[in-house]
Amino acid sequence: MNVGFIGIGSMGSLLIDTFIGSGALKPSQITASNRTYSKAIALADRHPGLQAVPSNRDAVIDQDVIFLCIKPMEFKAVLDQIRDVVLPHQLVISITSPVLLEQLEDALNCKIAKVIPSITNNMCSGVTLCMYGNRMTDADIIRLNGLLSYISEPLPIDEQHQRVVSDLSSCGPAIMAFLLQRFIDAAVEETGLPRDQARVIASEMLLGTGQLLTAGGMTPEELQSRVCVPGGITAQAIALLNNELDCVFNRLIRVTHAKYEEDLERVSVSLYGKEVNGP
Ligand SMILES: NC(=O)C1=CN([C@@H]2O[C@H](COP(=O)(O)OP(=O)(O)OC[C@H]3O[C@@H](n4cnc5c(N)ncnc54)[C@H](OP(=O)(O)O)[C@@H]3O)[C@@H](O)[C@H]2O)C=CC1
Ligand SMILES: O=C(O)[C@@H]1CCC=N1
Repeated sequence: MNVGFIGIGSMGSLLIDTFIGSGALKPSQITASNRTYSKAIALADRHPGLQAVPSNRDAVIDQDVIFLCIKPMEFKAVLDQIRDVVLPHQLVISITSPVLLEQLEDALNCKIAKVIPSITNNMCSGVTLCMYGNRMTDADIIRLNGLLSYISEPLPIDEQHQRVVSDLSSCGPAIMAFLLQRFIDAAVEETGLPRDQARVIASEMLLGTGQLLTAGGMTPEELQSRVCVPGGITAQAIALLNNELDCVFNRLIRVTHAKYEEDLERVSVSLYGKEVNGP
């Protein structure tokens, strides 16, 4: 399988590093282009055998699968550039939620999928959220899932739910890291505990908690009840959080969805000159 990447920023380069590191792909199977070409050259230096190409069209030609790792407002320009070199047997994969499967199928005469990754995939952990376009066959889906399985648990989802599941899977690591950072800051400020020590302890705690909630088979409710000794200390902390957080996560989901709706509208206007309905 030959795989092209258009865009090697945070997520494009993470996917390439992890596909290579996990043994899913050899560098010689990968061709990459990027707006700032020098970054593609630097990536090729890091992975001898990987081919850096100066144009997005060159990242499409002769590839079986092409990942578009660019931001929503960059799609119009890239789709216009690659439209006439894409062939029907090729699979183009977007990693961006506000560009719809239907819009991609409209723009390109090939197979289309959307795969929303997560920074956790860098550790060959977490899920990749998969949406398959109408032109994909069962064999295409099996092949794509096979590739993604090296770095994640591929999870088919309905495009209608892509925002909220992306919040959990892809925004979630930043949200959890933010909460952990605030927990660490408070421990340091309130007690003078050395920051490095607090960071190691808190990070190991988060890893173990994740393992209990996955391999350990515990639900979040069960985990809390095992830790909150009746009449004990943790219960005091949970009661405080319960009062103070109130509807904060509901508000968080409303905020991400409002931004998503705004992006959908901007993408639609950039592609068609007008807004069309979401999934
Ligand atoms: N970061 C994350 O955790 C996740 C991100 N995503 C999605 O992935 C997408 C990309 O995010 P991320 O990697 O973080 O963003 P970055 O800004 O880090 O990367 C975007 C890359 O696209 C390149 N680019 C822009 N325009 C073009 C063009 N016309 N041709 C070729 N390359 C171009 C940029 O090049 P240049 O070097 O010139 O800037 C840059 O390297 C976003 O839509 C995001 O929503 C999805 C899941 C998780
Ligand atoms: O912040 C963003 O827009 C992207 C979407 C998912 C994770 N990062």
